[in-house]
Amino acid sequence: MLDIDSIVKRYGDKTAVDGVSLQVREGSFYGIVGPNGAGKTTSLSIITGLLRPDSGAVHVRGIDVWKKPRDAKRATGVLPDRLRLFDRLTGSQLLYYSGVLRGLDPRTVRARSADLATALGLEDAVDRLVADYSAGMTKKIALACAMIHSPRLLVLDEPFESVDPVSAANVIEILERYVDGGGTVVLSSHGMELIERVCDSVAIIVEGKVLASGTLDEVRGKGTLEDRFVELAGGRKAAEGMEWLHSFSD
Ligand SMILES: Nc1ncnc2c1ncn2[C@@H]1O[C@H](COP(=O)(O)OP(=O)(O)OP(=O)(O)O)[C@@H](O)[C@H]1O
Repeated sequence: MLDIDSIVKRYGDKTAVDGVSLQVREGSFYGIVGPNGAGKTTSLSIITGLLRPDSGAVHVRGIDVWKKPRDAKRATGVLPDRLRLFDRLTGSQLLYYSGVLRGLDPRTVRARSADLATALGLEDAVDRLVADYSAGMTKKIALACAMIHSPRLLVLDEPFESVDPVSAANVIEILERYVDGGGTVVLSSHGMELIERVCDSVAIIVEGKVLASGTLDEVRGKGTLEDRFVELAGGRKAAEGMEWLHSFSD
């Protein structure tokens, strides 16, 4: 479904993504984890055709994302990290725009918008401006926009950040049903337990490199995913040298 081959992205002297290769099979629920600044967002932006890599290639269902971006993008739904939405639209206008932009007819868009709003608990919010949404509501409307054209592949950067537990459970259920129906999900998250619960495969990225990838059991071994993550990410730092914090200036 998704074939990422040795992608590299540099920002000046900094190599944000340093030869990342991953294969994601159709029908997989794939989690990408890594410390802050590891290169997850940069990798996901390259996969979805939002950022051009310095080298390497990405294929979605055999289509080269950077040679045939229109065809590849048709198969993909994206929840980007930094949400730049047209937030002077209402939620339903934004859904309508996303749907017709993806070639859906207005009737289908309206029916799907209503389903998505109900599933994500946004029924009372869809007539308000997106600019006035809370962080979690904004995430949910962006997620709805990513799904409205029923793509084969959903690439979601931190989909549960700021989302309340009930809504997160609803989103997980929607995504699990989507995967059961043959869809493929690639998501990044800092929630290790969540990744362990929902994903069948996982990759750990540290400093732009894939340090482990495969099925969840292959990657975590006998311990938890968090144990493996901490081990590969260089362990925890003891909070030494911070005595000033409890010297209380008053
Ligand atoms: N536009 C940019 N210009 C310069 N450096 C950048 C840019 N975007 C990202 N970087 C750098 O590339 C590295 C990887 O960033 P990226 O956002 O991909 O990390 P991440 O794994 O998504 O982190 P987080 O978990 O904190 O969201 C970081 O060192 C970051 O500072």
